[in-house]
Amino acid sequence: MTVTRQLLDCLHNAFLQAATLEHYADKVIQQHLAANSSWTLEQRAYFVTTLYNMIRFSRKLMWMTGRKEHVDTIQHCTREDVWDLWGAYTFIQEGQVPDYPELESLDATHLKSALKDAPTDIQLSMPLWLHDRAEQELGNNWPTVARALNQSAGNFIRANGLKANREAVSKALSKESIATLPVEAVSDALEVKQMGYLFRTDAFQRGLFEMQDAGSQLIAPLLELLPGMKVVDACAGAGGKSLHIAALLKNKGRVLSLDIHQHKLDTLKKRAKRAGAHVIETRLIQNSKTIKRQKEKFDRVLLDVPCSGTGVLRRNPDAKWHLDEQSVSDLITLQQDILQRYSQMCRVGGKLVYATCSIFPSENELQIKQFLADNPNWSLEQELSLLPGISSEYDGFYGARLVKNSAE
Ligand SMILES: C[S@@+](CC[C@H](N)C(=O)[O-])C[C@H]1O[C@@H](n2cnc3c(N)ncnc32)[C@H](O)[C@@H]1O
Repeated sequence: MTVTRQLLDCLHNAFLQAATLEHYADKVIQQHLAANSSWTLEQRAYFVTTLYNMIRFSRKLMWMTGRKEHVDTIQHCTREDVWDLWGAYTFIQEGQVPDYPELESLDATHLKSALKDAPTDIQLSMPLWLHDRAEQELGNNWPTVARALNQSAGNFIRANGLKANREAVSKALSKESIATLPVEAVSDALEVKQMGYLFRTDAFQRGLFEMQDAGSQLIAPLLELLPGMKVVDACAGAGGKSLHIAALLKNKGRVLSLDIHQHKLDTLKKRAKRAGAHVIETRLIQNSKTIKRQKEKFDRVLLDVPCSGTGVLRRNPDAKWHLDEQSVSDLITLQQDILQRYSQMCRVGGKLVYATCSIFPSENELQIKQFLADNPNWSLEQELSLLPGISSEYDGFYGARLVKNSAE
């Protein structure tokens, strides 16, 4: 494949845009791909993979290129810096510095030995605060988890049971030159082996599948759903899990999808229409009354709470540069508040699933422990911990199913 000068310029511009942290990397990628429709599939793949890897490893690449003092100020990168980071990244991939006049000062011998004296947070290319916190919370597991989180994410879809099973989805996609493989441990999941133009396929337009990580597909089944049940998905966002819930209910019953952002619920509505998920109703949370009015109305409550997103760093590698210690503390407070107030929507005898895509016990097991200590009328039925590199080949997720035994 030819890496043209134009492709390189776009890559470097995109890196600079993402490094300022003004834009999320996925938005930057979308814009560049839309503006460069003449790129081949290979060139598109090179652009996306290289940009994500440069972002993922930026702290380590800064160190390797002799910018030890500036490892935490990537947002002030110049174009010259980006050339060097790209050169060092290509050196790691291909074993030699690419032949460009801009890279004349980059020395292969130096690059080879640069990491010898580097501390572990640099080797793992993690922000120091995140490294310290993860080491404290995960102990010896952390380096393995970090290395797993530093890999590129696979692409997974969920066959929409309302329209087709996964064999039918796989067949329909293969007719459109997209190869998939069933994921053994996850009943509706397919891994997309060759992406192509997945979202332009007829199968996608007809709502035969949704893009959803295989680990994420294990959360809705934790609710133990039966057709006819009333379910509230209280942090529904754009509806990944609401759509799955509707499919597991076989479109019988009721799904109330709540969120504090209307634009996310608008996306959810469009997706529900395409998926034929008629049982979903969306509602904006305007104040605490929205929740209070639903007291004890639901058989099942899903709280897929806002979290650090540290379990999905493969998919969103720039998220670690957007986070800080204070934002994780604020999220922990918000999660406990959501758990305490939103659990009121569950009827006696009903069940609640608390879920995050975080690797931190402080956002997961410890939150449940605290909730159970404060609310003896609830008990824990099942816990699922998917820790990348340890207990998950996919993204990192946590889920706990609780049952409400009595009113108080
Ligand atoms: C992890 S995301 C949900 C992802 C979604 N369930 C899915 O599967 O696609 C968490 C969501 O919680 C929403 N949120 C944040 N604060 C909230 C609050 N106080 N009450 C309800 N939702 C909230 C965010 O807007 C975000 O969409």
